[in-house]
Amino acid sequence: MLAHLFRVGTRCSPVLGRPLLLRIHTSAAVRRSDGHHGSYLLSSLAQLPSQLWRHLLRAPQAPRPPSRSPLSAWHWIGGVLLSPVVLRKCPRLCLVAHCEAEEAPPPHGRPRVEESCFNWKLFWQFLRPHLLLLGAAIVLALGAALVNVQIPLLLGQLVEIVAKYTRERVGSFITESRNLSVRLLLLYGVQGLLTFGYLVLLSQIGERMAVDMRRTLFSTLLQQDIAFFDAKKTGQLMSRLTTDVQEFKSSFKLVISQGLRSCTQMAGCLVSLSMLSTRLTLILMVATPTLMGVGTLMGSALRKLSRQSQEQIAKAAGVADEALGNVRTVRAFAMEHREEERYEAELEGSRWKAEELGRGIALFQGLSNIAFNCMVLGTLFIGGSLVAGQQLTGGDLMSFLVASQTVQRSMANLSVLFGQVVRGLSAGARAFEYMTLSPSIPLSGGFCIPKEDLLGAVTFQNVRFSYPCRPGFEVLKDFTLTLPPGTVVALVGQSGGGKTTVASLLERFYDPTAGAVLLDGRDLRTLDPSCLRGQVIGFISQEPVLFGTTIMENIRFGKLDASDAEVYAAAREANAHNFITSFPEGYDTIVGERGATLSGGQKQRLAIARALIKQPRVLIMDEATSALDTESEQVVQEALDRASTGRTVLVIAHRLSTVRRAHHIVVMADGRVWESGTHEELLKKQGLYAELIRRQALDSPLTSTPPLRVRKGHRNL
Ligand SMILES: Nc1ncnc2c1ncn2[C@@H]1O[C@H](COP(=O)(O)OP(=O)(O)OP(=O)(O)O)[C@@H](O)[C@H]1O
Repeated sequence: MLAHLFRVGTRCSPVLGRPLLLRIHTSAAVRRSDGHHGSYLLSSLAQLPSQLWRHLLRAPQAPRPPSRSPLSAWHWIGGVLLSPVVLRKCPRLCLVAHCEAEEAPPPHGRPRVEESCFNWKLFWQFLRPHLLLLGAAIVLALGAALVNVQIPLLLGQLVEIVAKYTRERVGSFITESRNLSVRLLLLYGVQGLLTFGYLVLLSQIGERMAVDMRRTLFSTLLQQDIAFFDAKKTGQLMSRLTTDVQEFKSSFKLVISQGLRSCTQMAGCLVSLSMLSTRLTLILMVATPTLMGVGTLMGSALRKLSRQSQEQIAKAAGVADEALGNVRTVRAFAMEHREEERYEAELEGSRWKAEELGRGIALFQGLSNIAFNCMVLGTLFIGGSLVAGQQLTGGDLMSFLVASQTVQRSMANLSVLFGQVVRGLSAGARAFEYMTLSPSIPLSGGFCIPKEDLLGAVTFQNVRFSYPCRPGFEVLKDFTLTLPPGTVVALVGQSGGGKTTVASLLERFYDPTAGAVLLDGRDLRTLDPSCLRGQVIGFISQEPVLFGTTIMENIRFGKLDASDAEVYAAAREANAHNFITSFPEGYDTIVGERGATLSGGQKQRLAIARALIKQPRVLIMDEATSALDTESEQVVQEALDRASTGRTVLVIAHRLSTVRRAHHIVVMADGRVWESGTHEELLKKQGLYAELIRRQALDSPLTSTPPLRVRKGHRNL
């Protein structure tokens, strides 16, 4: 089989201390209809030194290469010998060698991805439990490859018998060929069994490792600080969990199975070939690289087309994703037709590119077939003349043909494999990257105040805070506030003033940059965060997020071991029991994705029940009713009022009407407490609060008012 491959480009890391955007030439086989691949592994390896030099040249102190000779047989041989060593010692170097520098900006909108190093230590940890299985798989794979080497030789002997019988017509062909045929059949059987065995074992190892990796990565991700999630996109994280682990697993399995088999077969068959005919082997060694060179050029063009085609498909998918994900907005603006047109335009673009790629692949395969057939013909022609000159027997020629095909097939596999190794290392590096991160705020550990001793007094003491992703921007500046146990304290102020940030600090989603947050006089940093969030604090947000499961399970999310009776009690307290029991399925009603089948007020009441079921001592309500209409607001407010009784409550509110009855109203401005008091006291002061009230037609949200003017000077509670 001849080379019919083209390499697919991906991007990789900074190299030699300067950020080069590299394109990894991974290999993807354009398969022939008979399932065989062409190869240009050797071509890639032959380019290894020249590509290395090209990159070294770009580094400031890099010496010049002595010369840049065209591809030679020595390059190929050197490449084959060197590549495993280079790959093992420094995968990144391989990326350099195998990549093409690309300092041009990335394709539109795609950010440059910083790739991390492959973590061999972690890989070893995942592999170690499966070493026994791996050893067995390797032995079976080597066995299958060795059997494969034997087959061409026996086939050659069989052909010899056929030729002899045709020539001399003496003796019985059946008797003479029986033993050989039986041996061949046995070898086929053994080879099939060994292949089955090592593939099953590798599949088990790969799948188990993938499960372990996903479990570890998911668990590590869940433990990360909230600041980590502020900086990362969910899609990126999901892709590490799914695509990267998948890619790594596939590469791993392929490298072991095909790598071992191909290397053994190639080495074995090359020895057989040179024993059969040194002259023919030398001709083969010259012809194959030449054809591979041509294949490389064509593959490069096809690779570019393939990348463009993939980008176009991604663009079309992006349009569909956006339209379907925002279907309500699309419907609300009657933009269905426009979205259809956009999608169609992108689809048309991707069809055009894909067809162009299809034509290219067809041409490539057509030419590969011609080249392959010419090689067979050439071997027969030259081999035939050797047979005529009695330098070779017919059987040897047959053996040579079969063995040379095996060599070519092995080269093709190795070529695919080389690209797969680079891709696998890259994917593995991405999958492993986050596994070594440790959060600055652990999920658990520290003191847990016993429930009976818990008063629920909260103090913010001279707190300063900047979000980790915006270190230069101070959201809270010397913020001091006390929430006495059992009181309702409302936090109001203009949008973006830092109210939600205060709640996040109380939940210990972040730690203050300076100052401290205290619960019953204890610094939150000394308390067990899981105890704090799981038992002490209840949080009700503006947009409750429900899970797409039953109402019962959603409420129980607040306390996993809650009995049914506790769930019903929490639902009653949250004014939710009646609407739940009015559904035919009652508490077993599935609420749909993120609670899509419920109204805003119903979702909010379930969220309240979920927060109340753990009987929290401290309750945070972050604009819990601001997204509701007046009717729903009343029902929810009733529930909130009931839930507030006997608890320390921090209410964050846009609508001032909802906080009038709070024990304290705290007005925030400029990252500090500006003024505080009861509704009446603050009105009397004629300060910011009074101005807010004036500016707000009591039921309209603060966001619709112009920004408040803040006078000089401030006062903390
Ligand atoms: N995760 C975050 N990372 C970086 N900055 C943030 C983050 N969350 C909020 N901010 C910034 O912190 C400031 C305070 O935001 P915060 O949400 O606390 O205000 P708020 O008073 O609750 O606003 P609103 O009333 O509109 O909800 C804003 O300038 C906001 O842009």
